[in-house]
Amino acid sequence: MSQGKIVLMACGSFSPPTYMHLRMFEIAKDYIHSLGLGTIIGGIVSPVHDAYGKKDLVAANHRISMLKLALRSSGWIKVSEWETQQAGWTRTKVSLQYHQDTINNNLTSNNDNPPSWLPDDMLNVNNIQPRDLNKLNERMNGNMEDKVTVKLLCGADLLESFATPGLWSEEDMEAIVGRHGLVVVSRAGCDPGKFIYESDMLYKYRRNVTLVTNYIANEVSSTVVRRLMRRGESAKYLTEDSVLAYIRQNCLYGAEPFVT
Ligand SMILES: Nc1ncnc2c1ncn2[C@@H]1O[C@H](COP(=O)(O)OP(=O)(O)OP(=O)(O)O)[C@@H](O)[C@H]1O
Ligand SMILES: O=C(O)c1ccc[n+]([C@@H]2O[C@H](COP(=O)([O-])O)[C@@H](O)[C@H]2O)c1
Repeated sequence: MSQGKIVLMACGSFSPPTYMHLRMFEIAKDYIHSLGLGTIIGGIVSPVHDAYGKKDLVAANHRISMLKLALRSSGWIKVSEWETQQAGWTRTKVSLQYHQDTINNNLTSNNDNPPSWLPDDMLNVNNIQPRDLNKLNERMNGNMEDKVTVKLLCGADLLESFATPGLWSEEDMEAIVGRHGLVVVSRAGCDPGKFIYESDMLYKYRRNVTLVTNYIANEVSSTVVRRLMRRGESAKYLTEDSVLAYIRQNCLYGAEPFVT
């Protein structure tokens, strides 16, 4: 797979975001940079459309607000509202392609209104240095060697959901792994190496799958945060305080509002 510019994109419910959703980006970025597997120029969190209909999926406006609160301290990860603004659920292959095309088109055009989810490195096309102009011109003439690849960043459980009958289409899985690539962070109870070995398709494209071990393993999940909030127990340090305050203020997941 290319060792060029990479944007990591995580898809999911994020209902609510936990600190692990964001740790995943940091762990993956460090691993890729330390092995010289490419240059991470940005991260995108793409919450799923309400029509996905998963249990406890609160409205997208709440999930987006919580993600923005959770990401306030990040200089490189942005929330993309694009999936939530479509007429219905968007398959991940389509979302990856949309984000990749928009980033690369933005690189080759003087776009005055870039989408807010665009990584910061992509926003300064108008301020491009003269020494970079040749490269830009080459790209506009079809030389896309400097093209950005948007890779799917996920936990090992999402990779293993590839085997859930009827969930993903064969063609989509092959396009995601073959054209974009996966960055998979380890998760308790999953064995992504074995999973790849046992799938002919994943084995064929194994060079496009980066397995990242999270040595500070934990089982923080949205389910855990929802359960604690519902029971009126503390979820402090599992996600940002501002996210927990937002959940209480909006009485999400059965949480009680602040008692004054
Ligand atoms: N503790 C974790 N370790 C590794 N990856 C994780 C972890 N928690 C979430 N992820 C990953 O984050 C992405 C978004 O997942 P999702 O929104 O389903 O989170 P979740 O916490 O697993 O949610 P839920 O508990 O509602 O199923 C997925 O790729 C998932 O694998
Ligand atoms: O594209 C597909 O075929 C596809 C099939 C199943 C799940 N997904 C995506 O995977 C994510 C699953 O999120 P979650 O919270 O159920 O782990 C969500 O973003 C879905 O859009 C995508």
